[in-house]
Amino acid sequence: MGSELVTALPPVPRVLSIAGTDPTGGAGIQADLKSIAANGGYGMAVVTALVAQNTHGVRSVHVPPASFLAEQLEAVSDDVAIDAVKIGMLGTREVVDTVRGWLERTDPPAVVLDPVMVATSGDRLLDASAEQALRDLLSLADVVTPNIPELAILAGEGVAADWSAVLAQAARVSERHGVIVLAKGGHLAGDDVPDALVDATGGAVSVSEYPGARIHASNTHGTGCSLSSALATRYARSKDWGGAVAESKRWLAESIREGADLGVGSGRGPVSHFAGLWARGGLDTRPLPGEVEADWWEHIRGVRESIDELPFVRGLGDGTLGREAFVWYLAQDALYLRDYSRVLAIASRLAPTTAEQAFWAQAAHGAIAAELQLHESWISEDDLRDVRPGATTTAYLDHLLAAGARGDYAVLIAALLPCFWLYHDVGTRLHPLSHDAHPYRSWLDTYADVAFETSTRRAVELVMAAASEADPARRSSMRQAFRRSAEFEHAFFAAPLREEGTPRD
Ligand SMILES: Nc1ncnc2c1ncn2[C@@H]1O[C@H](COP(=O)(O)OP(=O)(O)OP(=O)(O)O)[C@@H](O)[C@H]1O
Ligand SMILES: Cc1ncc(COP(=O)(O)O)c(N)n1
Repeated sequence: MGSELVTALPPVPRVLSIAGTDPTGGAGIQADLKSIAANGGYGMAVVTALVAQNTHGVRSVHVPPASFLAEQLEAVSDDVAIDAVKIGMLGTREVVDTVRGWLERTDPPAVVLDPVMVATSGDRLLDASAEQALRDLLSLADVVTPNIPELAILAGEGVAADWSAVLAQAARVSERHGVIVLAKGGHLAGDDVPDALVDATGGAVSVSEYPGARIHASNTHGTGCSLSSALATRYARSKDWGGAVAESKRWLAESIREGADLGVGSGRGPVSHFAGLWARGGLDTRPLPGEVEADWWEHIRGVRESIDELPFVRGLGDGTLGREAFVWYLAQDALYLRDYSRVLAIASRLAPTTAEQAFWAQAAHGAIAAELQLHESWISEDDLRDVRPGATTTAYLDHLLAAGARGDYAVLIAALLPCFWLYHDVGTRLHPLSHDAHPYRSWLDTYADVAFETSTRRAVELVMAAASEADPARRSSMRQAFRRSAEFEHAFFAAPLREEGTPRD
């Protein structure tokens, strides 16, 4: 709602994934890009190896020349400021060395290393001869995210038998290589899948555990890739490893849960990286304020045209309107303005910014000032004492007061808008009809008020900005409230020559 209403989001972190490919999109660089985007980052990708694989396993691996890998890396870092790097499959010793050289030269602010060695299908993704080179790379990373078998290889030990042995092994790796270890429990038997950040880089061991319940699903292909990319992205935003792990794990659990329905492949399927976002945000694009304005104006075209056709409006314009009807209209208008002003004050109370609060408060004052002016120029307070609100006046005010009582600011200001917009619109056609001998000249002249034109424009802007930012359901409620008020504006102009049971009778 208005630029001043948008909560300033932190800048989008630029996150580079250096990894192998998975043409089915569940693991490797394809999964990384989705995870980075799903966790609020701008994803970039440098490919280390092309892998012919699917949800059943790896068929073959093609590693392009290391010189070409170096060219890709330089192309990115020569141009883009990188906020975090996630490293996945490296494949060969030469690739590890090339990445190592680039890391030493560029020294990115955050590096998460997922030490991909063997796919869950059992296929090797790192040459055995590259294992020592990978260990040597650990000191250039901030966090390493091994699963249990990978942790054992990094430690140069056997596979840990239980979770406490995993934590002890992680502490040894952390201390030896000066890297925080995110030990992952996905490969444990049982219903718990804990992860733990183990930091022994300063000598003392600190362990933060992140418990998790196993989701009984077969779509866990690429969970390691996805978690490490999410972690790099969220850390780049928050600079807090603990918070980034907790949030990444929550996001991953949601994405595993929702991934079962994706229907990708007949083996171990992927997670659904955007499922949570889709469920919460939908797929609708947001209309621009100008688009909403054009749509709403068109939506009430029929109402606008029939206002111009009304005998009251025509008679007011050409001066043939009977004085009794005109005075009755003014009396109803005076009654209307009293409560309309109160509803504008509610909008001021609900306004999310001080600028908007001030605008609606000023409009509330303007409405009641206009009412007082009516007494001075047209009808006395005494005249009004005997006037009862007509059915339309009552219904219109009830509609506005109810919108105020419901307390939804966006819907309320949409309901308030036609009184500005249509009144001003009718005025642009009535005012030019004024002339010296016109019986309603001084009334028609009020339509030329420049201040009212300015506040109408501002009201339109505020409502359209709010509608543009609203979710589809609320935007639709706003449009309905707007249309209803526009219909009441029509009824209000129609009432003086039509309404029965009013004090005129
Ligand atoms: N069935 C599951 N239910 C809930 N969380 C899971 C499940 N499987 C894995 N995870 C979570 O996914 C992340 C990756 O865990 P895992 O130990 O399987 O790593 P990995 O073997 O490297 O992953 P990958 O399957 O990509 O090779 C961890 O946060 C783990 O807790
Ligand atoms: C390119 C690439 N990187 C990583 C993995 C590991 O993922 P998973 O163990 O789930 O198969 C993979 N299969 N392919």
